[in-house]
Amino acid sequence: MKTFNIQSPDQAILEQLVHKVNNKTKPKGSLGILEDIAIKIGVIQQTLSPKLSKPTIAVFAADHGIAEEGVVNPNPQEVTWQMVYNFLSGGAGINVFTKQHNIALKVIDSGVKYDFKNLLGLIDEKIDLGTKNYLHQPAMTKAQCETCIEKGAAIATSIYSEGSNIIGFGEMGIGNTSSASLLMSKLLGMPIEDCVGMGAGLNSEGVVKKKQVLRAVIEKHSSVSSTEDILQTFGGFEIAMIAGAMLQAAELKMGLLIDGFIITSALLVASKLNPQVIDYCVFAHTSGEPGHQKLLDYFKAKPLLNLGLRLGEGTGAAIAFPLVQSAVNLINELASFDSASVSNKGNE
Ligand SMILES: O=C(O)c1ccc[n+]([C@@H]2O[C@H](COP(=O)([O-])O)[C@@H](O)[C@H]2O)c1
Ligand SMILES: Cc1cc2nc[nH]c2cc1C
Repeated sequence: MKTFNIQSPDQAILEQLVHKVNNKTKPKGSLGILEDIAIKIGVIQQTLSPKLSKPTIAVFAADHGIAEEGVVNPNPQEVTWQMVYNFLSGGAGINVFTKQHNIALKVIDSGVKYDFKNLLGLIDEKIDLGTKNYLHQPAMTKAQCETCIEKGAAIATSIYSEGSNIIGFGEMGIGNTSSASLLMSKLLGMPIEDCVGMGAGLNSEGVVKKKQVLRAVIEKHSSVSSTEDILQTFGGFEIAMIAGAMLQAAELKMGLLIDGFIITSALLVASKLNPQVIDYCVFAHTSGEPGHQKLLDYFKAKPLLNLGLRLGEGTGAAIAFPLVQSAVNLINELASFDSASVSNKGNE
């Protein structure tokens, strides 16, 4: 599998960044998490005056063999391709928020079960017409999994080469909360039942059935143990591509905006392959999907927002982006005691 050379940012600049933020004309710490984000982006970019350029959200779409069971997902598989059309015609949730905040949007077909026939605006990286059903066999072959990582990396490189230094990740795939739950359970050693939730709208009876099916999946593949094999067995094409894109974006020293449950499961995979990726992440929000809080706890993450969102598509990342911009603006534009005619006695 492709390996990545992610460097942990040099922490030598941290002290100066903290001093710069503490010396602003405000009580120390009074801008809360925004201060942490300003410092984090400064460390990532190795500058006291960070800038966000060409913010971009990449939405990866794919289908999942498990959806054919008709048990784990409350919506039919066709919604995946229908939503891809919706993304391209500008009508989906992610379109509303990227438009509002002036964020570029890329839509990638990682493996949707539909022939889009060279649809204008769609980035065609289709691996196959959906994964296999992991109730019966691994979701993908080793070669497919490796190709996903490479294609994801190439997408991140192309976004970077268009001048972006901040990338958000989104996904669309009916059934993909099941993949996310399985990846989380296997990679964190947690019982599958603790990782499963309502997804895109199962009722409580449906959640019980989803847990039973996913328990059977875990038992069928009980001997699978390496991160690569876990991704190949339980992953989705979009999740694997996102993991590759995250690793490449971190290698390129971009800031990574982390969305909800499925995106964080892709980050879990990426971080097991290369833990340094975490140094480049800003967590956008806490999803309403219960497993997300546990994943965030594992990363010791304090996301910017908790709005009960559970849409996916990168919507949480898009909504949080202006706050990241505010963090960057505060470090650049807020007056400091050095320049203002105010005493800084209280801040010493
Ligand atoms: O981002 C989240 O936290 C999130 C939580 C629940 C559902 N989703 C979205 O809903 C779809 C998956 O739900 P499901 O029930 O079909 O597994 C997929 O397209 C995701 O974008 C997204
Ligand atoms: C309509 C719909 C839109 C979505 N966007 C992301 N996941 C989704 C799932 C459904 C069902």
